[in-house]
Amino acid sequence: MTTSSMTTTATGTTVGNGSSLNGGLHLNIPKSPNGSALDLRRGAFRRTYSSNSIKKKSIEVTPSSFVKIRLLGKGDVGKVYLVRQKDTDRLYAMKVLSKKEMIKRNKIKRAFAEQEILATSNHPFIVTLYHSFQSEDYLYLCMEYCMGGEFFRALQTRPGKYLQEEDAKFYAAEVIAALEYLHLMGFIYRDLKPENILLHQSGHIMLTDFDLSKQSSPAGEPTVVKSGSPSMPPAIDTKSCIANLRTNSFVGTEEYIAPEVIKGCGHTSAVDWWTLGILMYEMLFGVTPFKGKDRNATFQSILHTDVQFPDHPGAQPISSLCKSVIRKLLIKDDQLRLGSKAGASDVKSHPFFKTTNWALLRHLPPPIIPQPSFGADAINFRQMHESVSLDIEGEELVHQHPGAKNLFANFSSVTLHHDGDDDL
Ligand SMILES: Nc1ncnc2c1ncn2[C@@H]1O[C@H](COP(=O)(O)OP(=O)(O)OP(=O)(O)O)[C@@H](O)[C@H]1O
Repeated sequence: MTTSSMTTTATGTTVGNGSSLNGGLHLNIPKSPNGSALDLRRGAFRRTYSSNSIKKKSIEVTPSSFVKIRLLGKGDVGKVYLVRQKDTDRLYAMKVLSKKEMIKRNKIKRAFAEQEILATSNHPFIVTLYHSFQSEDYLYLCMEYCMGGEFFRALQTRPGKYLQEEDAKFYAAEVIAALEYLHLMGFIYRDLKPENILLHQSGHIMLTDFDLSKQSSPAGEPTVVKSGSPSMPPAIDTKSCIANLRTNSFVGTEEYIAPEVIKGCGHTSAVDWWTLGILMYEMLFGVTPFKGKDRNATFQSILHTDVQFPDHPGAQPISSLCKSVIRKLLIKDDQLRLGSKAGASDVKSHPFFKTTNWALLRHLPPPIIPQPSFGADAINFRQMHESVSLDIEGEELVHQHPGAKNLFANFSSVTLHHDGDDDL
């Protein structure tokens, strides 16, 4: 699909004549703390965020271009490693998917979907893909390394395992911006949960794990809707981009599954607004709202119980606007749910987010700043591990499944150049 001709620099400055994901505002370039305009010559500030700024090139790397540093995480059919590219010394997160496991578990389509979404997305809150390629036995997705790890872990380390309302609002706003972009691109995310939100070194969030996402093809054209309030500019209707996509597959994580998914009567992008409601609740109270003693009890509660807010002594008190937005996101009927009319614009214009500066989200100081670790001192780490470095493929070798070659023939092997990266 074509996105608008808008280009947003990493400073959040909007140039061009399209409508902005940040609300259509054209902004002044923010000043640095000493008052001077931020240095746009530095690559970090020249990076642009529009699909047009990604250039696909034929693949420039192979598995042996990388050295494995450590395991970052494990999924169903693959592992994610922190790796270093030998000739540039840059660190990446490399997802290595076993073809054999994918065939066994019938997950080939999911890997293709994930590659497609990552390769076409270019947004500050969505993990960046740099290379995708394959060997006889594996598919590789080489992504930006999020040094802060899983948001879920960060949440676990907070006193009481929950966040203050203002902090939860900050993360919710970043998630909404990412979902808005995905919906504009014609994707439903379907797997929002704290484990799939990573923290960038800066403390801003990055969505990852797109293997459950679904694309409407072709994506619909976004339309403009009048906002409810005279003080708000017209907004983009992201719902129209996926209006033709209704899917029946039963996916998601138990406590985050929307009622329409349990019922199996087809679901739309409204599932992402439901999961946002669960996520906000979990950020604020450290538990999800419908958890039962077993899966069946959880599903019954999702289908039939209204959301309750803890009122026992010691429970975090939250504002009535916050309760209101969560209640509206957790409306069982997906056609009445907040977000079901005009998508993200509905959610963004709820009074709870009145104080949110959508245009400058990525310049606001995040509530949690990850402590520098491997990512920050890559050179030292590299020297430490040089003697035990292994090519990724060397350690992972298994026999190729018969016929695997054809099944994966269409997996794109590409290197993606993002404007501004050359200077990084
Ligand atoms: N870009 C990244 N930077 C840092 N860590 C990452 C990155 N991507 C993934 N991880 C880590 O690896 C874990 C597994 O990644 P991911 O969920 O994408 O894998 P998966 O195989 O698709 O898992 P699932 O079975 O849940 O679909 C994440 O939860 C996270 O801890």
